[in-house]
Formats: sequence, structure tokens, C-alpha cells
Amino acid sequence: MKIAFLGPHASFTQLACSQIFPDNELIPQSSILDCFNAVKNGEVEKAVVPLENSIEGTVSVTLDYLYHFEDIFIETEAVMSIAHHLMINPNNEDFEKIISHPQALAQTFHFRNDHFKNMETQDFSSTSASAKLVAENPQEKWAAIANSYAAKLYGLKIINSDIQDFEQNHTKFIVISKKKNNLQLDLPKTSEKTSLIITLPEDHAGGLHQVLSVFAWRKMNLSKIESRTLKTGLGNYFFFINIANEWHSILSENALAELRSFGANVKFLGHYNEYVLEG
Ligand SMILES: O=C(O)C(=O)Cc1ccccc1
Repeated sequence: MKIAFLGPHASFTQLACSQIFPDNELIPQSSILDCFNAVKNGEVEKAVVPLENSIEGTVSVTLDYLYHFEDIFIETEAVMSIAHHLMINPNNEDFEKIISHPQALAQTFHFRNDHFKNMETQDFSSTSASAKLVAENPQEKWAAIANSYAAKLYGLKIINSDIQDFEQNHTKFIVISKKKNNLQLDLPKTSEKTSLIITLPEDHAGGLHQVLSVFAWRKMNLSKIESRTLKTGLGNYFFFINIANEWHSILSENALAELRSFGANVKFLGHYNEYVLEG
């Protein structure tokens, strides 16, 4: 089976992907958007992308594509601990700019503020992309923030280890596909959940309360709610909602029917397990 992941090789997403799909053909993509498109176009069966980090929060583009791509579902979620290192090209130890994925730069803000205050930073598509760039461009005065596999693969020298601002730094990765499928993996399972994306019928007082009450009186436990702009104008949002535990068919079908009856638009993203990966 072909599985896309946010690459290039040695990204955190690849570390997650190779544990979720140990015996498959893993195909690196240069952006999260390319991962979604590879699934949509049928180039791959599934893709692994980051969804949320415990320090920095949601990877907003992933949430946006879950909303904007039709018929893409979540098959599983896997949590992995994340350790960041600062690395340089051994052929040019001088650096004036730190490059990485925006989440990695954000997760190391205090370290950078304490040790490299005001040093310029630049966002790249992934931590491994930035490590590869540092390796390929010894003429540039760049350092990268990435994982130790990237340092090894691209021949970089780690000068500061474990620079994430909080020791407990975890990222949730999701497996996306065109199927509504709860992937069963041979990994430690922690929970199960259902993800929905809801848009309110129109801007009226109590609209969100009306949505939440559908779940509340059925004792369906919401474990996450996040709003994102619909990009159709200021003040227009969609809501990403997780419902914890089992998804009882009658209760949940009724909840969806009730939401739809008052004009809320509901996109069912999947009912799936959460697993723990080795960090
Ligand atoms: O850039 C990477 O290596 C990724 O896979 C995305 C990411 C970035 C920072 C923490 C976790 C995942």
C-alpha cells in the first residue's frame, strides 16, 4: 500500500508514519496540501499529517483542508513525543539564521529567546526540509531545528539538544483516506473518538449553544472544540469538534439529525482510535 507523508525523509511525520505503517511504501510529499491531494487523486491510499501539538496547538492548515476537501476522512490518530535539536553544517559552523517548520520554531521560542535573541528565523515546509537545506547549502549561514534522525541522515552537527520549551512535547498525527474506516493497529490504544466539522446555519444569538446542547443532553462528552475562519469573510467560522469514547449509533444518528434539522451543516470526519507511538 502507498502512504504519503509530510517529507522529506526524517521529518517527525515520517517517524510517525513508519511506526503506523511499518511494511508499506512511504512516499514523501513537500507539503501537507500535497498529502491531501495525493489521497484525493488516488496516487496513494492514505496519508499521515500532523494535526495538533501540545505546546503550539492545532496545525491550522490540516484543519482547514479537513474542512475544504470533500470525502477525506480520519482513520486514526497517533501521538508521538517530540524532541527538537539545533543543528549546523559541519563545513560552516557560523550561523545567522535559524530555519525550521513554524511549529518547531514556536515550540522552541524560549530557548531561542534565551540563547539567540533577535536571531532571524525562516519558516520551511518541515523540519527535515530545513535540515536538508542546511546540509545542501554550506555557503549559507543557517542552522536548522529538527530531530536527531535528520541530523544523522543529512550529516549535520547537533549543537544544542532537547531545546523544546516544555519537556512534555507531543504531537498528534492523523491518517487520512477516502474511506470511513477505523484503522486497527498493533500499537497501544489510549482512546476512541469521533470528529465532526460543523457550520452554523446563520449568525444568530445562541447558535453555538444550540449545537452544544445537542451533545450535552445526550451526555456525549466533547473533548475538543476549535473554531477556524471559513475564509468567506470576517466572523464566519467552522467548528471542529471531537466527541470522546464510543459512537453509539442511535444516539449519534439522532444527534446528527437534530443538528441538521435546525440547519447546521455537519461533516462526519470519522470515528477512530488513538494510539501511542514511541518518541
Ligand atoms: O516538520 C516536521 O518534521 C513535521 O513532521 C511537522 C512537525 C513539526 C514540528 C513538530 C511535529 C511535527
